[in-house]
Amino acid sequence: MRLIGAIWDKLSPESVRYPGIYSYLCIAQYINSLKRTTLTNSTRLTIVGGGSWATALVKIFAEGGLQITWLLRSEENVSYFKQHKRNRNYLSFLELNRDNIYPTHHAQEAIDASDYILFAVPSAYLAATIADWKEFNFEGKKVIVSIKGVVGAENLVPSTFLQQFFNIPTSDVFVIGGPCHAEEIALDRKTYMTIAGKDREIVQQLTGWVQSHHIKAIANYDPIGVEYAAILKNVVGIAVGVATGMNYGDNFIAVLVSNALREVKQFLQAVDDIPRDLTQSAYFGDLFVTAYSEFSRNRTFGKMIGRGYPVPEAQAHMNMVAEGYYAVKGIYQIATKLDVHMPIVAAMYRVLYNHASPYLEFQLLEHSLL
Ligand SMILES: NC(=O)C1=CN([C@@H]2O[C@H](COP(=O)(O)OP(=O)(O)OC[C@H]3O[C@@H](n4cnc5c(N)ncnc54)[C@H](OP(=O)(O)O)[C@@H]3O)[C@@H](O)[C@H]2O)C=CC1
Ligand SMILES: O=C(CO)COP(=O)(O)O
Repeated sequence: MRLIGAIWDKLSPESVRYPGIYSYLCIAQYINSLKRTTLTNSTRLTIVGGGSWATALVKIFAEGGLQITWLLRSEENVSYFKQHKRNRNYLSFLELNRDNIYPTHHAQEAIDASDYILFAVPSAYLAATIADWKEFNFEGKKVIVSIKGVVGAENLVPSTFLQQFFNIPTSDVFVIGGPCHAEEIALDRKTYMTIAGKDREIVQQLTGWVQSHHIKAIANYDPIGVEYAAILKNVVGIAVGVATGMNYGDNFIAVLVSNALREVKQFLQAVDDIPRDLTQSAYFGDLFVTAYSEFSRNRTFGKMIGRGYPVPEAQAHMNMVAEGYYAVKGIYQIATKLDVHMPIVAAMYRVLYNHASPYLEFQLLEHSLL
């Protein structure tokens, strides 16, 4: 079965010329996927968030066979989903399977429904979303976080913020990372996700839940590194967007990105100096997708800034969140405190928060990039 899995990974349906072999592989791969994980009807997961990423995660975990309770913000969104099997506002072309997805807008009900609670709301709204949840019983629950921003005046990574808020052990918190655009997941495009945590057994279990013909999940035991890398890459995405908006070409952008990789490396060493392979897709892979993809919100936002839009106008034009805008302030403050030299982050901070001219900031960067 392992061999079949390996062959399957190398194939796409279009590439298979022999229908007989293809059908055999389909059946074998199906059996294989059943063997990977023992899911029972009682395997329940609550997903908190109604944006594009939460919608993609609902798809992934529902396809994995879990019973999903989906916490949406309003009764209207719940009724719309019940009627149309779609999220009214995000990825609305995607039809989801109603059989194992239960939508609700009642937070207490959603939290009581599962032992695994996955958060996928923008970092700026996380504290407000859970403000009234102090009394909810999180004892024994596993919290999974897929939020690429920092939270609050203390600039906490979302996993630390939630762990402290619910007073649960660090080993019960897990992070989903990797280069994963929700739009591509909705289109069933091949995607590698990373699930990181300190409890290796649960990490393995979670990765088993999301394997499918188009999703591969990688286990990782460096949740803080994965989380910070995911936050930093949004700032880099904005910088690439700004440069693109100002008509810098591919040659310069390659220099910008390679210098950004150095900044990420130095930052991660300063916050948590453990051995990690940054070439894994959860670290630099995530950075590349945001730096180069047309789907990237952060890059799109940056491009508008480079074209001369004032920050509030660029924000108003985005109908989705660009986390890097909020993250750059927190990352800049942490870097200053830890004395990490991050010229690209500092330039983006000045452009987005101090009205600095992108043109002048990039003139200065041109002198410092290597
Ligand atoms: N999109 C992607 O491909 C990926 C995103 N992520 C991360 O997932 C997180 C969520 O992003 P994403 O789903 O893309 O965001 P979207 O921009 O798609 O959706 C924004 C969400 O925020 C909600 N919202 C808006 N205003 C408020 C408010 N005042 N209070 C509470 N909630 C509000 C919206 O609810 P409503 O519609 O009801 O207003 C909506 O659910 C981010 O941290 C992002 O970095 C991670 C990996 C991939
Ligand atoms: O985190 C993301 C992809 O991994 C989404 O952010 P961008 O849309 O800016 O790329």
